[in-house]
Amino acid sequence: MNPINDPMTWQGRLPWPGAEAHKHARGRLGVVSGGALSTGAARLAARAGLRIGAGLVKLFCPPDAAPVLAPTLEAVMLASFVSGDQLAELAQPMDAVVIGPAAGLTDATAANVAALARTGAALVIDADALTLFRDRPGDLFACLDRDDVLTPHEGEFERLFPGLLAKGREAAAIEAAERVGCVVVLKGSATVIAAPDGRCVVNGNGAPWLATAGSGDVLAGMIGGLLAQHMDSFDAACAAVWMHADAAGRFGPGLIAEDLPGLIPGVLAGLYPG
Ligand SMILES: NC(=O)C1=CN([C@@H]2O[C@H](COP(=O)(O)OP(=O)(O)OC[C@H]3O[C@@H](n4cnc5c(N)ncnc54)[C@H](O)[C@@H]3O)[C@@H](O)[C@H]2O)[C@@H](O)CC1
Ligand SMILES: Nc1ncnc2c1ncn2[C@@H]1O[C@H](COP(=O)(O)OP(=O)(O)O)[C@@H](O)[C@H]1O
Repeated sequence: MNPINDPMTWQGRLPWPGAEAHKHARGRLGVVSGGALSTGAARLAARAGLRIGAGLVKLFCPPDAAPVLAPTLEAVMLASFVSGDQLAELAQPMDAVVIGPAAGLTDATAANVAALARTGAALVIDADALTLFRDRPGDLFACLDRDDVLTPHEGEFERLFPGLLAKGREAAAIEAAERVGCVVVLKGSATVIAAPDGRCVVNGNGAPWLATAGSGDVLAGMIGGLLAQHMDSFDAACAAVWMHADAAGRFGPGLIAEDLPGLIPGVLAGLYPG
């Protein structure tokens, strides 16, 4: 049995802006959007990344999505790309990038993952960017570094690691993290967070109100926002999972994913030592 995800273990390493902070120094997060009909998931992730403290958040989208996204954005910035190489160029200054939410199960998404892996950014790989590798998981694993984070729900986990869940969720997440060499967040009512060095915790404050479309996209943005602020990837995953559940618990019945980013300031206030 692994320990419960206890805020005491990561609270002291949460990133807070110092007096000399500026937006670039606080951390820059990129989020890759899907096409014109699939922009909402990336917007949820981007907003969550900004709320959790990334100083600057930029959405990267295919050209057809730009006229859809532009009128919906205020603080979140926007740039369009036509190829993996161009995405990598745009992502070069980013500290972290989220890819997967409604990205599309396409060769272009696979090329975008590979291109992002060539940048120095820490990656959060979620949703479609996991599922699309179901027949060739090795191609995804070859792209990963120790500071990256995979965020599968059980369905996505089974697609990448067929049969492994039979060992139990905790053992499966630990073995997956060892195999791929990065942090694995196996989502569910008791989310398991595992690192390649064997660290593993089980989240204990899960709230069933999170069983709503898009809540995982918000979590990906929260992890990305903490990675952008250079929090250690395992700590970032543990902190984001706990804060995401705490936010949902504060709201309770009727929660939809759109509500979650606006709840983050209250969660942060409860953790702020100042
Ligand atoms: N606001 C938005 O635009 C949203 C877009 N989304 C995107 O919509 C696309 C399709 O999402 P889907 O939800 O269909 O894809 P999923 O891969 O989540 O679901 C496909 C199938 O996987 C299985 N599955 C799902 N969750 C599971 C779980 N927790 N445990 C076990 N099996 C599970 C189910 O059989 C389900 O039919 C993705 O690109 C996703 O990122 C979603 O993230 C929801 C919100
Ligand atoms: N019954 C539950 N109790 C607690 N948390 C849950 C429950 N169901 C889902 N969640 C959480 O909600 C999120 C759902 O993410 P995901 O399945 O990727 O949805 P989406 O793709 O719609 O964003 C995860 O963080 C998961 O841990």
